[in-house]
Amino acid sequence: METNSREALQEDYDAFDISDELGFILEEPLNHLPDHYQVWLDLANNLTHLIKSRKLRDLVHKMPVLSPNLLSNHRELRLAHLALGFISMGYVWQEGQQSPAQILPKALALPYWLVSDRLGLPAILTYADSVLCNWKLRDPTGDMEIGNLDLIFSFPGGESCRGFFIVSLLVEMAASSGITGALEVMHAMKISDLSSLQRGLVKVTQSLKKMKETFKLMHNHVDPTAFHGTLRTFVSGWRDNPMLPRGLLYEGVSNEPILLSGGSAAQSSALQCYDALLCIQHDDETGAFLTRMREYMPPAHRRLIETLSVCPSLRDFILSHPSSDLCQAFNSCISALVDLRNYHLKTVAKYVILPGSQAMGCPLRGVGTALNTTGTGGSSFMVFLKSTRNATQKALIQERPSASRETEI
Ligand code: HEM
Repeated sequence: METNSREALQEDYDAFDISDELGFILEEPLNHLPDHYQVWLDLANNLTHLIKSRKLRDLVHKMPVLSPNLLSNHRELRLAHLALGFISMGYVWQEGQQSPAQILPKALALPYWLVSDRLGLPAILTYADSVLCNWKLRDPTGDMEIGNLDLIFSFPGGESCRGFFIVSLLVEMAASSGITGALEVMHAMKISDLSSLQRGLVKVTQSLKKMKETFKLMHNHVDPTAFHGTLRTFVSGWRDNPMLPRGLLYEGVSNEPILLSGGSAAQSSALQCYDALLCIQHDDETGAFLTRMREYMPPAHRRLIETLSVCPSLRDFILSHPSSDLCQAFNSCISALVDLRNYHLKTVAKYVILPGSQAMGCPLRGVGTALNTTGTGGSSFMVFLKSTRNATQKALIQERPSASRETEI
């Protein structure tokens, strides 16, 4: 039995391209590509300097159009997607939010499009790039903790840039045990194994609490002014963005501009997995935005959310086995998720609303104004975030289960 469940979990890890320790994070991401692609890495490795000295666009104009056919495996493709993503964002936003490039030159656009197609990702910098595969250890024998982690590629913003992506990475890592918990719940429900189901739910709750604790690191490592004035610009996309209302033209790919959302942790698969597991019903508009964000996730991760979504309802299962322990374990998950979403809301107010309402002397200033009421993913975000929190709250099971069934576990 024990062996069977371990085997079933391993099959899930393989099918959904996740791991027990790191969840959705790419294990041991590469930071080198075959020599043929050195020009991409040279630009991506020097991006901060090239943006600040305003040389990036000129160098991109001199780039050869390379075929991505020599990229031979998933990790190489992920690094290429990451590098081309950083270069593209730098290219578009080099002159600040007010004068974005309207056209992505063919030497960037065409290989980026082809690499994206092979990965099943859109040709824009996603959360799966900037967070899930943009990390390396300073000391390779040390642990994955804040002081020992570095980014592979950075935008201007110094420690705030590192802090934003690395804290997000650590929050994602804290989610990993909860994802295993979600899989355990899914399997336990199939065979009505109530004690494993309860253990799985406890894992999910503990993981959500750890995510919130880890999230607090943001305040020590990310300065609101640097985040709002600089970093946000470089992760902005070209959909629902008044600075690029028609989108961006990918030269050599399409004759019409293409609309794509910017990077946002709304593209993280973790919370969407918990929503699916815990049967949280988002209202139409919110749900549509979250579903659209799945297009920005690696296809295997998207499949896990879809698999959890079509499972028989955990809520109905618990209501039909009214043990107060099970019900409590379910409600603890919901409360921990409400708590995390509340904490996230407060953090967003500090990093986006407050700096947006103050005049700041940041060199790339002016950039945030059009985005003050929309997130980088382009949603009207405070209404949206309150709606995800309220929908979570509504999923609490109110009924008191009857005492006669409590002995079942
Ligand atoms: C300074 C830090 C952060 C800020 C300012 C921030 C801001 C935002 C904004 C504005 C949105 C609205 C969606 C959009 O339009 O892009 C959003 C959504 C979201 N963010 Fe963050 N975020 C931060 C950190 C994080 C972290 C570390 C996570 C954890 C993985 C996270 C998870 C999410 C999720 C899951 C959503 C979708 C809404 C939901 O499911 O409740 N965010 N964030």
